[in-house]
Amino acid sequence: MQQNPFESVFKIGVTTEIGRLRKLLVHSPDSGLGKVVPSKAQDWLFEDIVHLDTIRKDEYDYYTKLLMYFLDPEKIKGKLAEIDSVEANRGFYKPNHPNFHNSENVVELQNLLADILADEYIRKKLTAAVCAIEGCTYKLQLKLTATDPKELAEIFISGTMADDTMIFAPVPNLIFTRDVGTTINSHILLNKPAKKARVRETMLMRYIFFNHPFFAAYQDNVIEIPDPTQHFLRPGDEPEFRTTLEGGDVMMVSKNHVLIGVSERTSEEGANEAIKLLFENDVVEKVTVVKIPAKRDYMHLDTVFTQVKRDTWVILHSIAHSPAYDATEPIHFLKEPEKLEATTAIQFHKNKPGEPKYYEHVEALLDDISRNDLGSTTPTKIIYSGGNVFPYDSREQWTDSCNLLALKEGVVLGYDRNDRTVEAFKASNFNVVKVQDLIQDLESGKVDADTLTDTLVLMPSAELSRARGGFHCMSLPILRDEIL
Ligand SMILES: NC(=O)NCCC[C@H](N)C(=O)O
Repeated sequence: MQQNPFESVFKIGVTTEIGRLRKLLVHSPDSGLGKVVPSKAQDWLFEDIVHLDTIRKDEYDYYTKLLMYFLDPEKIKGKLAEIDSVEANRGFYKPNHPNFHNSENVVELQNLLADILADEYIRKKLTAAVCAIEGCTYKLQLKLTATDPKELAEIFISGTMADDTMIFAPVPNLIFTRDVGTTINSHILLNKPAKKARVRETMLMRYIFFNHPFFAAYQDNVIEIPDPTQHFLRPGDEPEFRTTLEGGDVMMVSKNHVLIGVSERTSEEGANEAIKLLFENDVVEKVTVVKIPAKRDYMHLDTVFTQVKRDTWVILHSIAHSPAYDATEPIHFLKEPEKLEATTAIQFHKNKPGEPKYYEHVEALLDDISRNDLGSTTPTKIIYSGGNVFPYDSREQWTDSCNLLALKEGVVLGYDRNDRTVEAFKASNFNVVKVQDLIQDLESGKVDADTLTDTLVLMPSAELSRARGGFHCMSLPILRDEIL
């Protein structure tokens, strides 16, 4: 039998949100993002159309650079001037270019897709599946099956042929790799999207996880969520009983503990199935469900809070503490409980079925995770979106002030536009640095990824934020160091 060349090097393991990041899946903005039209932007879950050149060169490329300095420095250090020269024409950042970085730590999904499409059997099956979803003609299906795998991978993602003809809609949200699945210890929980716009990307990911040699040793660890029978038997098109779950609602906070958000995208049934599967497969012992108001502003759990350090979190205040209604006011009794926009946290333990634990508020849950799961001995610090000042709190949450990605404990990436949140970070003794400056310092050796501490890195965001997700959403961690 042929030896799998990746088996020895490709390890999966995530036990926290903050351990040093070693390997992740990403997807850099493809031409499909430049095909979003105003009339479809909302259906395709973008708030606006984006300028492709800017989002790539002036925004996402900085993310790629920074990830490389932290996760694969040999590919970038000492070579930055050449990589970014005019002659290089951004080849380092273009998945189909011969000079693409091809990092096995900063892993580009499009290339994994191209790898599996090189197998004729998989190419036929996946092409048939994509064509069935997209309603392509049989002749087009035959043409696609005969297309070069690298080109085909790009077509499946962008919806556009090499001659720029659009054959079906793009999947512009694939840049938000977080949502397609979550690494939980050495398992991967696949998503089950709530929105039609995210169906094709889920299928592409399913094929990758089950067929790419990188994941060969972990195929038995891929968990998929089925629909319950009640769903098929329901009358009409009611979404009731649908199991939906998106990766942005799943957070691996400590070795034995996962958070699942019930939200606009993840249904109670989805959380229910996920909990049962996680317990049955011995993946974790505790799952805490955080129910947040189901609305576009909040979308996923990671849009309302993320972890920064073992003892530090950034959160929207109204989620941390449900809005306090004065019980002497009649309105308190007139509104349905869900309209009060209350947030609840309910913890399920594998060995205590039927005995969930209720938290007074989300901040109490975060404090419990910091102190009891992660062994923090210092008081838990909460940084509030917009410094907890109205209207900056909600304005900045909308542009992902709470959606930060930790490269290591205390070193997080966020958008440069959330001024009041940045001030709140400074007040909590974090250094704040622009990514452009940090990259210069990493290249010159003035700063080192291993020694950097307590830093919020500001990333350019004018175009990216129109797609409605931050760097937590733009990352699917596959391997993190355990925190001591
Ligand atoms: N985890 C996240 O919050 N991901 C952001 C997803 C944004 C995308 N435009 C969506 O609406 O699905």
